[in-house]
Amino acid sequence: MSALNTVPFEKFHGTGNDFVVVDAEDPVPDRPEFARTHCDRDAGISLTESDRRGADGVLFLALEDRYDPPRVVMTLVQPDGSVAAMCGNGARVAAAWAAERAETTEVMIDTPAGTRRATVEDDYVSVEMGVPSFAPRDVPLDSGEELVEAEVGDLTVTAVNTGVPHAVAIVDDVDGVDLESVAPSIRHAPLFPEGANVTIASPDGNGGFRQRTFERGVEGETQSCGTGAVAVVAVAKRLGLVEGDDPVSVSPPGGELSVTVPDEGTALLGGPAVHEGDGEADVVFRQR
Ligand SMILES: N[C@@H](CCC[C@H](N)C(=O)O)C(=O)O
Repeated sequence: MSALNTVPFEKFHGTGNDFVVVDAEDPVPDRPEFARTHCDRDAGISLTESDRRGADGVLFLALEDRYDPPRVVMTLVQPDGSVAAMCGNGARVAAAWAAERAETTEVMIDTPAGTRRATVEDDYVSVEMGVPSFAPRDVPLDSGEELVEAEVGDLTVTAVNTGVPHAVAIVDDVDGVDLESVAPSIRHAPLFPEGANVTIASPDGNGGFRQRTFERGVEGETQSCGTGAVAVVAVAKRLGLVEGDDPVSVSPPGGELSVTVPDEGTALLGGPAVHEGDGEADVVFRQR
């Protein structure tokens, strides 16, 4: 038997990576069930009848505006009910949400992967993403060696952690890859004890990259992945395809991101974060 109640939600997207945002003060007793129900692309949440249903995750956000700059605690619950340590586009959405409430342009985002500083200018949000790591313990890998241009499944991948693990393949043309077919065996490869997001990228001819990502937790391709965009540039630098500290344009299907991976210090991810609308969502809970 189940009973229904509702909580207010806001819908945001960052270059097409879309999220249901719930204020963590509003009680949602079963967050995994809430995410599984409302992120479903066939039967999940929609703002209007004509909208695409569902979302790539639910962001539970707790604003702590007694600090300067204000802090926001971000918890991303994914469509399969799992919690992700980090989400680049989710962090940009969290910053936009918190900045509007706290009437500020700078916020600190507390995530399981660490605290990240963000700046918000109108719809454009930049987030410090930390230092990408290729170390086997950090990715993590079931191996003592870094994984650089290794054959895994049908792709040649390099493994990096940009808050979450990515297996990145640089290919000639991202549109020439059947990602839904090739990604699952890499995403679940025993080499990745916690699984991996599978990101492919190809040079765009102008110094940037086109990107596609099959996301762990969504178990499918998303319109954009911020940690994946940072992973593309980190791997491109590692392979000698990019040099220096300048911003690099990375274009997933949902838009354009700016990524900086300096030789020293934190990576930076910039791009738009858009508030699409508001609604009320059923809180599904079981009664014994
Ligand atoms: N879409 C996100 C990544 C979310 C986490 C990922 N699915 C995982 O489980 O590692 C992004 O923008 O970074």
